[in-house]
Amino acid sequence: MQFGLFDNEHAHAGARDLALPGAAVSYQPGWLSADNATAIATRLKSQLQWHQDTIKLFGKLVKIPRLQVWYGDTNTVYSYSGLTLSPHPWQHDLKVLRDTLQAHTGGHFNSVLANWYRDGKDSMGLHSDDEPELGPQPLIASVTLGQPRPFAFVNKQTKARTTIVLEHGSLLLMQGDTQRLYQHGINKTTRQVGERINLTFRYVYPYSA
Ligand SMILES: O=C(O)CCC(=O)C(=O)O
Ligand SMILES: [Fe+2]
Repeated sequence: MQFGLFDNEHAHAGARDLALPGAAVSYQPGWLSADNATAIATRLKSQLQWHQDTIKLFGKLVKIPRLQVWYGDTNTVYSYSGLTLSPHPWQHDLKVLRDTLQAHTGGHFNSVLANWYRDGKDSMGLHSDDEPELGPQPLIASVTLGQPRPFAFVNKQTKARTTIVLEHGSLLLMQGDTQRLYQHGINKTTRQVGERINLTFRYVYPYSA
């Protein structure tokens, strides 16, 4: 098993490593029970400080196609696409998930980016989570609630595309050289689809003021 940081084999029953050369990605459907995942999604929708950010894309201001919000320890700051996100203080469910993920993986997470895809028009373009504040080989834990949507990995060198449907209550772990070698994203779809919340727990190296 690639994920040497796991010390409790039973907790990882049902996890499988994706066949992505050079990367380290594992996928575990049903990491949360369906009922628990549904209850958490309902609370997150009403309790998080969701907003739709505007970013500069090729010199134009555009609204990003989803709602998002950043939670974390007070000394974390996250920048991407010209946006600088300061964290909101931990909401209860996010903190419980953070603590559970730390116990589950042996890794550390001091922040989480929450994304709410309201329908098939909401999406996330191909990108790598390779900002310097995440370090060279970040461990990123991605929890999905709600509508299953295809999640694409594209190999930066070969352009080979691998798609995996991230299901309700699933956990995707990315680590090692995954961000260096691959991009990932969520395409728009013209299908009628329900809403989906994704949580990516990360460790951001604290800034020194
Ligand atoms: O919604 C997802 O599954 C992916 C989210 C993502 O890639 C990110 O937040 O960086
Ligand atoms: Fe990402």
